[in-house]
Amino acid sequence: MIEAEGLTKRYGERLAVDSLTFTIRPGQVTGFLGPNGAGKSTTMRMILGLDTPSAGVVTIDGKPFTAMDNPMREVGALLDAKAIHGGRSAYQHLWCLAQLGGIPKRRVDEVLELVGLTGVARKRSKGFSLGMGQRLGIASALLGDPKVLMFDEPVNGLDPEGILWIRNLMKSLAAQGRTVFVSSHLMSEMENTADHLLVIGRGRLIADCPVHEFIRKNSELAVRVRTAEPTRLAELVTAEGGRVTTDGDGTLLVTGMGTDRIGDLAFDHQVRLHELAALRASLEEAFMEMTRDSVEFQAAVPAGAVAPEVAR
Ligand SMILES: Nc1ncnc2c1ncn2[C@@H]1O[C@H](COP(=O)(O)OP(=O)(O)OP(=O)(O)O)[C@@H](O)[C@H]1O
Repeated sequence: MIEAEGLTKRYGERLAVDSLTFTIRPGQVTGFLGPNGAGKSTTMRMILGLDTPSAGVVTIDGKPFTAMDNPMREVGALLDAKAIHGGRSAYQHLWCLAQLGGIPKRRVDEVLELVGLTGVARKRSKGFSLGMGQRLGIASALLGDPKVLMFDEPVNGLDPEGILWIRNLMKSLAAQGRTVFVSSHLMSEMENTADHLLVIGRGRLIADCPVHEFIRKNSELAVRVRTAEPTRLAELVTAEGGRVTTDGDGTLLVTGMGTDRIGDLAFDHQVRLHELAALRASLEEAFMEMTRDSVEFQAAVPAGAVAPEVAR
C-alpha cells in the first residue's frame, strides 16, 4: 500500500505537486492519469525517495522508502527504461542488481523467463528494441519479488503486442495481491488495464475513484436510435425533455433520456425501432473533459468524431 498525505513539491515558483493525499491499495491496478506536466513523474520520484517533498509525507507499507532495509524486496519500479548500461547484457544487468539486493542468481533466470528475454539474455542491451528495453526494465522491477510495483508510462512507444503483454502482466501482478501503480497519459490504455484511477491536473488531485465510476460521473450517456420514423420519434422524445441530434442517414442521437424511456415511448406510439443502443463516452473523452482546465499546454483540437462504445 502506498499512502500520501499532503504531498507537495515546489521547484522555485513552480508548484509541481500540490498537497496530494491518496492511498494506493493492493490487489488492484491503480492508474495514475494526468496531462503532460501534471506532476505524475514527480510524485512517483517522491514515493521512491528520488525527490524530497517540499511538504507532506509518502510511505510504502507504512515506511518512507528511505527507511527500508532492502527496498528492492519491497518495491519495484520502472521509471526510465533507458537507464541501462548499453554495453551490458540483460543477464549482467540483472545479476548486478541482484547482488546489490542480496537476491539469488536463480531469480535472475526466473525474471528473464517471466518477461520473455531468456533467448537474448546474453546479448548486449545496446541493440535492444524499445520493447525489449521495457521488458528488461520490468524484469529489474520484479527482481526482488516486491509487493509494491510502480511503472511510469510503461507502454510508451510499444507495439500492440507489447501493450497487451504489459496490460496482462499488470493485471496478473495485481491478482497476486500486489499493489500496482501505473502512470499513463493513454486514457484508452487505462480503461482496459486499471481498476482504480487517480487523476491529477497541475499537481492537484482531480479524481480518486474506480474506473467505472469515473466514466459514469464524467460522461453523459447518449442513446443511438435508428427508426423508420425519425422525425416523429424526435418530436416525441423532445416533447418528453430529451435532446436529439441527427446524422445524415436519419440515425438519432438522444441525450437526457435512457433506453428504457425511449423504448417505451416508441412502443406507446407504435414507432418501429431498428436499433436502440446505449452509448457511453470512452475514458479518453471523460478524462479530457475533466482535465480541460488543467492542461498546461493547450492546442486547438478540431471537433472530432465521437467514437462511443456500446455500454456494457
Ligand atoms: N527538476 C525539475 N526542475 C524544475 N521543474 C520541474 C522539474 N521536474 C519537473 N518539473 C516541472 O514540474 C511539473 C510536473 O512535471 P512531471 O514531470 O512530474 O509531470 P508529468 O505528469 O510526469 O508529465 P509528463 O506526462 O509530461 O511526463 C512540470 O511543469 C515540470 O516542468
